[in-house]
Amino acid sequence: MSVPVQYIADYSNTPEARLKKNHQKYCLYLKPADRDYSSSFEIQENRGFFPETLYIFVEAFHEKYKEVYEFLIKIAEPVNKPNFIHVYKITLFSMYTAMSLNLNAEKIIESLMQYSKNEVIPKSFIEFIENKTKKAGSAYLYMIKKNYYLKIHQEFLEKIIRIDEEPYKSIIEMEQNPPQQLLQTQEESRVWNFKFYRIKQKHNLFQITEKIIKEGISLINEYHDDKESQNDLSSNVQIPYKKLDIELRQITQPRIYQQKALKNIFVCEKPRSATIVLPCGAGKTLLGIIVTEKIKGNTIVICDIDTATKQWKNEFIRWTTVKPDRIKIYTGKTKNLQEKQTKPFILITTFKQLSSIIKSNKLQKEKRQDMDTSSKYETKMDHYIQEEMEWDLCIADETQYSAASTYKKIFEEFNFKLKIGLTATPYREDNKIDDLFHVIGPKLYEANISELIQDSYLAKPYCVVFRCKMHECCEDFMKDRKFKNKPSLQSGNPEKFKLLYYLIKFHESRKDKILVFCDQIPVLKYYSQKMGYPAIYGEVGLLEKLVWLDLFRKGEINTLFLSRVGDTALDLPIANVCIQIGFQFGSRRQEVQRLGRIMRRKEGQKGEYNAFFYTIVSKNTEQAQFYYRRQKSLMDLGINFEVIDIDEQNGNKFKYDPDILDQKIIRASDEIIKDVKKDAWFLIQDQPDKKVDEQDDD
Ligand SMILES: Nc1ncnc2c1ncn2[C@@H]1O[C@H](COP(=O)(O)OP(=O)(O)OP(=O)(O)O)[C@@H](O)[C@H]1O
Repeated sequence: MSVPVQYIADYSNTPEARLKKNHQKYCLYLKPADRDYSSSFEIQENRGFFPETLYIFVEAFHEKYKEVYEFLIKIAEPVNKPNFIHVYKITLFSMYTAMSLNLNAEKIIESLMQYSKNEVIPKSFIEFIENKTKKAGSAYLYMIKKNYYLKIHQEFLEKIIRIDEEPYKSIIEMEQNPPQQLLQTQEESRVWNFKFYRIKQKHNLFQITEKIIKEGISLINEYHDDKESQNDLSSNVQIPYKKLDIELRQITQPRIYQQKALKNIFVCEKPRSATIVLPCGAGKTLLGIIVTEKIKGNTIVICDIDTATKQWKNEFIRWTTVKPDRIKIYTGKTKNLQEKQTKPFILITTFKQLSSIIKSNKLQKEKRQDMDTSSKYETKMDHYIQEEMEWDLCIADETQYSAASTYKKIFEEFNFKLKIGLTATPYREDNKIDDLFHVIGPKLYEANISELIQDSYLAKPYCVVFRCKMHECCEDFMKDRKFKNKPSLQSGNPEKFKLLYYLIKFHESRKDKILVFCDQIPVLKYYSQKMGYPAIYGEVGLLEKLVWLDLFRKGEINTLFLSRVGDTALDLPIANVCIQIGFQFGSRRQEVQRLGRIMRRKEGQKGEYNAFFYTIVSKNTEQAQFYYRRQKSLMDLGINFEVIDIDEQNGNKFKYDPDILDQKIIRASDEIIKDVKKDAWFLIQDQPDKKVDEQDDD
C-alpha cells in the first residue's frame, strides 16, 4: 500500500516537519506544536501546565504498526483510531505512565527517532518529554502495617506543600524511623535526597497524592511482600505466614495481550498499582485472577454489581486450584464471611458494600458501641474488613466507578497494598476519569480492540445505525414542546417497529441470539408484548429473570428485551446480535458496554462478521444527536459503522426480504399506528429504569 502522506501536508510549512528521505519505512509522524512552549514550562511548572497539542499520527496499515503500538501506549494516549491513520497525544498523564514503566526521556526520544518519519524530533516534543520526566523515580507510596508512607525527594515535596503549615501539618509528618522496606538503595541515593513521611490520616491521602501527580512526579505505589509472620488471631501468637493456597490450573494460559498487561504490572520485581484497559470479553477477570495467583496474599475483589461477585468466584474455581472455602462473598444479600480468618483468603464484594462499611464503621465509632457483642457479627466483620485487615491486593473491576465521588473514599480508607483497576470503559461523562491516576494508579496497559478482533480473540462486529424519520402519527407530539424531546417518544417511534421486528425475525432465521435494548420502560414493555418476547428490567422478580435467562441460554428462546440492567449485570456470552432502540443519552460507557455484550468469540461461526450491532434512531431528534456522540466513541476505538436511512416513501436503500417480512410483521406494525392514534401512553410517559444495583454513575 502506498503511503498517503497528505495528512502531513497541513503541518509541513516548518523546518521541523521535514520528512526523512526514506520516510515510507517509518510509521509515526510527530506534529510540531503550533507555537513555542519552551518558555512556558518553567513559568507554569508549578501549575501542572502541559501543552495540549503534542499529537502523534500513526499509519495503522504499516508493517511496523503492531510493534509501534506497544511503544505508543507507554508514552501517549489514544485519541482516535479511524481506518488508516490513528492519532495519539502526549500528555502529563501519559508521561506518568512512561515513567512508571521505567522509561526516561532519553529512551523515549530515541524510540521516537527510531519509528518516526520526521527528519528531526520537534523541539516541543523534546522539551516536554525532558521536562515532564525529570522527576522520574523521585516518589514512592507504600502501605506498611496499615499505614501509608511516602518516600519522596525532599525538595520536590517542599515545593508542592509546606508540611509545617495547616492543613498539611495535621495530615503528614516526617518519619524519623522509617520501616526497613522504605530505606533508599545506594543507587537511589546517588540521584535523590529521599525523605520519609507518614500520612497521619488515611482519609487525606488523595489530598497529597493528587497534588504530587499533577506536578509531574511519577508517584509509584509499590507492593512489598513483608509478611514473614503474622498474628494468630485466636491465640495472639506469632506464626509463620502462610501464602494463599492458589495455583493456576494447567489449562490456564494467559493470552498474548494478557501477558503484556502482566509484564507492565510486574515491571520490576515489585508490582505496581495500575489501571488496565481491556475490551469487554477480552478476559479482564482472568487477568485479575492471574495477578492474585502471583501475589498469593489476602485479596479483595470489588465488583460493580452483586451478580458479578458470583461470576468472579466461579471463574476463580475454573482457572485456579483455590479451595472454594477460601473465597468469601460479602454483599448486601450474601455474607459468608462470618469469622476472622487465620489463613489468607479472597473476599469478593461490591463498591456499594464497601462504601456502606465505611459509613457503618464511622457510625459505630461515633456511638462507641461495644464491638464484641456476639450478636453484632456484621459490624464486627465490617470493622475487620476495613480496619483490621491489610489487603495485599485489591482488584477493582469496572474501575471507572472508583473515580465516583462516593466510592473514592474506599481507596483511602481500606488498607490496600496494591491496587489493580480493570475496565473496558475508561469513560465518565463527569470528566473525573483522570482521577483514576491517583485513586488507583497509572494506566499501564491498554489493549487494541481492532487487533483482538483481527487475531480472533473477539468477534468481528457489523455495526449499523438505521435512521428512521418520526412516524406521521406522532406529528402532533413533535409540534408540542412538552412532548417533542421525550426520550420515550424518540425511542418508541412507531416507524422503528417494522424494522425492529424484521431484524429480529431475520436473525432468528439464522439461529442467532438477539438482545434488544431500550431504556424507556413503557416502550420496552409495549414493544416486547406486541412481538411476544420476554422483557427483563429492574422491577422483574429474580425468579422470573432467572427463568428467562435460562431459557435464552438453553436456546428455547432466542430474543430477549432488556433495559439497562442488561448492560453489564447479566452474563449472556452466547448473544451475538444487539439492537438498540432506546438508550441513556450520550453515554459512551453504555455504548461500549452494549457492544461488549456480543463481542465474545463463538466457536464455529462462519462469515465475515460474527456479531451484529444495530441502533435504530429517530432522525432529526435529540436522540440522533446523542447517538452521534456514542457512535463516535466506538469509531475512536477503530469500529466502523454503516449509516442507513429508512425512508419508505423516498425509495428505501434498505431492502426487506419478502420471505421474512411476512403478514404478521405488517399487521402488527399497522396495529401500533392504530394504538397510538387511540392512546399513546407508552410514547409520552418517561420512565427510565431504576437499575436494580444502582451505581454512582457518571
Ligand atoms: N487466556 C484465556 N484463555 C482462554 N479463555 C480465555 C482467556 N482469557 C479470557 N478467556 C475467555 O474469554 C471470555 C471473556 O472473559 P471475561 O469474562 O474475563 O472477560 P471480561 O473482559 O471480564 O468481560 P466483560 O467485560 O464482559 O465482563 C471468558 O469466557 C473466558 O473464558
